Amino acid sequence: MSAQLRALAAEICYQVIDQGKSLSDALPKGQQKLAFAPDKALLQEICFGVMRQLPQLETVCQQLMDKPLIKQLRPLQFLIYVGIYQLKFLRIPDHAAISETVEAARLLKGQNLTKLINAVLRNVQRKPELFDFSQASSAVQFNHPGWLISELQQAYPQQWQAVLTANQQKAPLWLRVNQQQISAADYLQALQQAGISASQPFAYLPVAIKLDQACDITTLPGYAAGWFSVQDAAAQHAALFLAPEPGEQVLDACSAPGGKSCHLLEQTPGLQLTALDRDAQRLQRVTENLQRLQLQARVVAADVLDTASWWQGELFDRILLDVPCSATGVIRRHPDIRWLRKKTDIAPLTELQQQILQCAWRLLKPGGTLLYATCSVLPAENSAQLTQFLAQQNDASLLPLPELGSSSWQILPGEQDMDGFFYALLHKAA
Ligand SMILES: C[S@@+](CC[C@H](N)C(=O)[O-])C[C@H]1O[C@@H](n2cnc3c(N)ncnc32)[C@H](O)[C@@H]1O
Repeated sequence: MSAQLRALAAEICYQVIDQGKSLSDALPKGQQKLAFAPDKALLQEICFGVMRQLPQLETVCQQLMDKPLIKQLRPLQFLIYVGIYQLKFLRIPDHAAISETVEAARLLKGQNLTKLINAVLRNVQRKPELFDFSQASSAVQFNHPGWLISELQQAYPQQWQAVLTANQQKAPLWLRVNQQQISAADYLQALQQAGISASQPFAYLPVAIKLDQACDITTLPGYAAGWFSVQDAAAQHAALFLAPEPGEQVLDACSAPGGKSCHLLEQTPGLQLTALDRDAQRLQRVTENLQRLQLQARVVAADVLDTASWWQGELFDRILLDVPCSATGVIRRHPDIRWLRKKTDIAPLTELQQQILQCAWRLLKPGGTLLYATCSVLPAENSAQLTQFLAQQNDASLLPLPELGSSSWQILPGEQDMDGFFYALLHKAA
């Protein structure tokens, strides 16, 4: 079983790094092959860990192997990373980590490589100096791609190291209490009674609860009854900032999987919400979330830019634009993003974001407000988008963000234990 777990971890890491699959897709498929919850958790821990330490694992291997394994042997190269990761970062006895990894090589048709793998792992065990990266490039020291480090250095000369360090941390589990079902105070009490310690760190986000320890959310009180959702505190600011009134027509133009749509409906019953997304499969999650939380919205599968296909001609009072982005603010939750995202992705993304912003603006009532949001830390997707938009749109102006007062907010990962996010609230002249 343990050898199978290591073989699965190697295959998943190979699929992500060499084949460009997302860990959110590949990992659950691997976990389904394991029967027990602790094994599923260990598989996640190993895959997340390899993503977080990849350049250092590669550097160690370069010192111990003549050349990396290639072509059909690539999964076995990842198996070696899996083995090294366990030896260095997990509390698994060395002999078990080594023997199970060597055994996993057989499962991956690497019978001929068991000696090599054994030798590499024993060297790692014997030579702690292999993990001295003080003379290595910053890509290796910080375990991020060089292009992203350069972008962060330019954008945040004082904070780039803190951002990279925060990206290596495990993210806390934040819940959003469904105030239509239960009050946050009662839910905190229910958690306490279940022996789960949690807190409410933000006075102005009364439904945001942070758990002291991660856990299987399906075991928390009221999961099936829709008492709560999992949502980072940064994302929970969207409903606070957009602040719609009951009866208003609201568009969530990029809504899937529905976290912010559901929050808006929980916060303001009687909202006329259109939850749109161009990805019909992801949109299914919006429908499921609405059902579980007992909320209602008009759910539409369409490209927001193709207004002829979905817009009924009525202007919206408020619009939420949680646009597709690089997701560079949520690397601590999705450690594979740093490897999947390429520098060349950014320009097409910013072009799409600007198009969505321009298009949605035409659907907004005069006097209405639009909240622009990303989970990116790159200025090109955030402040620079607004500068470009405001320069062209003379009926647009920035509004102070409720509770904060500033005209936009770049949250950096780890700040008050939140994900990296960006918000700006735009007003359309009446
Ligand atoms: C950041 S995610 C939205 C997350 C969502 N707001 C939530 O809180 O759960 C961005 C979404 O934009 C959608 N999207 C991208 N381009 C789009 C377009 N042209 N029209 C509509 N949706 C689009 C993607 O399918 C993706 O689901």
